Amino acid sequence: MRTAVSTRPGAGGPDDPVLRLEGVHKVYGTGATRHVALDAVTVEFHAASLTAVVGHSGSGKSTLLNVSGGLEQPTSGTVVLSGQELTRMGPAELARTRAGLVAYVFQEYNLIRTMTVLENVCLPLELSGTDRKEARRQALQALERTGVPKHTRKFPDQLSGGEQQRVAIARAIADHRPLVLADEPTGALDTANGERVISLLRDIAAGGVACVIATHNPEVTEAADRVVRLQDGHIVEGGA
Ligand SMILES: Nc1ncnc2c1ncn2[C@@H]1O[C@H](COP(=O)(O)OP(=O)(O)OP(=O)(O)O)[C@@H](O)[C@H]1O
Repeated sequence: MRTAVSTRPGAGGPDDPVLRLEGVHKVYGTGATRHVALDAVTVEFHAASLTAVVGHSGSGKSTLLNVSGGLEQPTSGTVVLSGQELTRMGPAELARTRAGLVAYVFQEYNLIRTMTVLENVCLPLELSGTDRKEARRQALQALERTGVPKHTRKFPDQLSGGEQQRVAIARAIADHRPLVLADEPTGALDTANGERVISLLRDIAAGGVACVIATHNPEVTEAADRVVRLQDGHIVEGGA
């Protein structure tokens, strides 16, 4: 059984955003350690678009991604994903919704070292209730799409960094979630592998996914349909 969450892009129609943040604040710490990481952030992300989130180190890029995907709740403001308000949800509902709608790609790949490539890509599918045979079919299709179909029986440590990132992207796209959040996905890669990953993320966005990438890489920014720039937790370019 799949989780009972909608995978529609928006709430009502095709023009609705996949994700909308409205008046979002995120404050860490209290007193002398209080830090405002996001300050009145209002922004939308649409299906079939690749957005680069840029800004200096500490400007709030990762916090924006974490709040967008429900990994963290904001201090105030609303986050609506595929018509569902994440900011109203308790931890269990949030985890369920996240599992159905959001895929993550990280700089350090985050593959499970003791599982084969195929098992890694099958894992989220099986966790969300897809039966084993169907999970395998979808995982193989995703590995084919990301150009690493020959490595299914290998373990992550037996692959190059570029190959591991492409496995991580296969895992992210295998069950067709409408939102892909990537935090510095080219950060650990050389130029050629970085370019492959960018081109793959472009393809994924062109296929209908809202793809949001936090990055310091100017090549990602160049390839993006849109740039959102953060400065000290404020959006200074490309908001809403
Ligand atoms: N869990 C936390 N507790 C306290 N402060 C935090 C926490 N997470 C982030 N911050 C602070 O919030 C600010 C924004 O952090 P964030 O990681 O979002 O920045 P970033 O733009 O992604 O930076 P980088 O480009 O270096 O990854 C920083 O000043 C950071 O120190």
